[in-house]
Amino acid sequence: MALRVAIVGAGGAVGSTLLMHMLKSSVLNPGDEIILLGRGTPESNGRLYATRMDLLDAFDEAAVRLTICASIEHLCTDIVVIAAGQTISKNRRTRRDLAHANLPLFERLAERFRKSAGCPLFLVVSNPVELAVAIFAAHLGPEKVIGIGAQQDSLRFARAIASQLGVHRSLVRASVLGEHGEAMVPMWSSVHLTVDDPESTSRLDALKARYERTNIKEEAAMTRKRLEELISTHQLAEAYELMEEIAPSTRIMVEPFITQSQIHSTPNATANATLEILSAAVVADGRRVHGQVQLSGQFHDIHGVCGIPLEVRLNGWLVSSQSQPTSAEIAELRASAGAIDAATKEWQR
Ligand SMILES: NC(=O)c1ccc[n+]([C@@H]2O[C@H](COP(=O)([O-])OP(=O)(O)OC[C@H]3O[C@@H](n4cnc5c(N)ncnc54)[C@H](O)[C@@H]3O)[C@@H](O)[C@H]2O)c1
Repeated sequence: MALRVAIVGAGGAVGSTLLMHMLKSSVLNPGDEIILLGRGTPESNGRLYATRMDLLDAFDEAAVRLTICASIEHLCTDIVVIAAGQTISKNRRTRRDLAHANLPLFERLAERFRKSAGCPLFLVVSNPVELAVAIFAAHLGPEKVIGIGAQQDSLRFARAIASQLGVHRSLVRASVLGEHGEAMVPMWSSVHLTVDDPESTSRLDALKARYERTNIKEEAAMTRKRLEELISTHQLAEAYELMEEIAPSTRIMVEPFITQSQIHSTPNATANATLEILSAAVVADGRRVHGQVQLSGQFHDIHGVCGIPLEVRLNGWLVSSQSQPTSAEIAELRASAGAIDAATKEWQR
């Protein structure tokens, strides 16, 4: 049967980049369909029609149907990607600012999807991702809702480690769980190589020994001060070079700060992380991905929204069995889930 994927916010930076990544990937087959949704205004629809034509000109050989849908209520689809909403900007600097801007949109979308046909899998890009997951899970069922932040952070962590080892990311697996924010938990216990190469393995062991016990918050605070100076004097190359001198676990917290100072989004990295989860759901081969989900005790007795390792299918997520966190990491994850719970409750008051 043909696969149907809807993208809400298809005209935005992440939504439109995801369209391109999907059409260039092998995850969709001829006859599959991508449905573009925007705000429903004439301006937004105009942008979607133009985006569609540009994509058809580029990727018509993929033979994937591109359609535009004005009404969520009539949508019948296997996967919905939520990439609509405000993003971090000069006027919205914190996750709290973003929460206040996007809460009404999340509630409206969740309510409208609840009334729509079918029971798709929801992949949530919009931030704060934990707030969106809490709202969507309450309306649409916890097993059907996955936030993509943890996958993006895990890919960043793997790349930061790969960069220090002098190898490509394809050789490194790593998980970042908990919050897609300050309370993220980089899981050193999860870091391993996909090749049996004694030299790289001994370099990874040395890296772990050097950085495993780094106080990320302290190092991040010190690095941010230095970055502010470098960014304010337009020394961007030096700012990115500084990333090689700090722990990979700190790097993933501070590097986005440099990127966001120059471009308003991270469309390619985010589209790639989303596509990885989407592909895992379609292929359904038990591969490990990561996502923020609403838990009721399935992972180390954590309750509430938290980033965890997942196996994903079109009919929902399961906890991945490919993860053995240490007791210290489990304690950190519980603290992260507590911080997420406190923040999401406060934002909804
Ligand atoms: N997980 C991540 O790492 C990550 C990375 C980048 C962006 N994001 C989040 O994804 C979302 C989109 O980011 P972007 O960079 O594509 O932003 P963008 O500003 O380029 O696009 C936002 C899209 O949302 C639509 N939109 C905004 N308000 C809307 C509303 N009230 N109703 C319907 N549609 C609305 C806009 O029309 C636009 O198409 C943001 O919430 C952002 O914070 C997450």
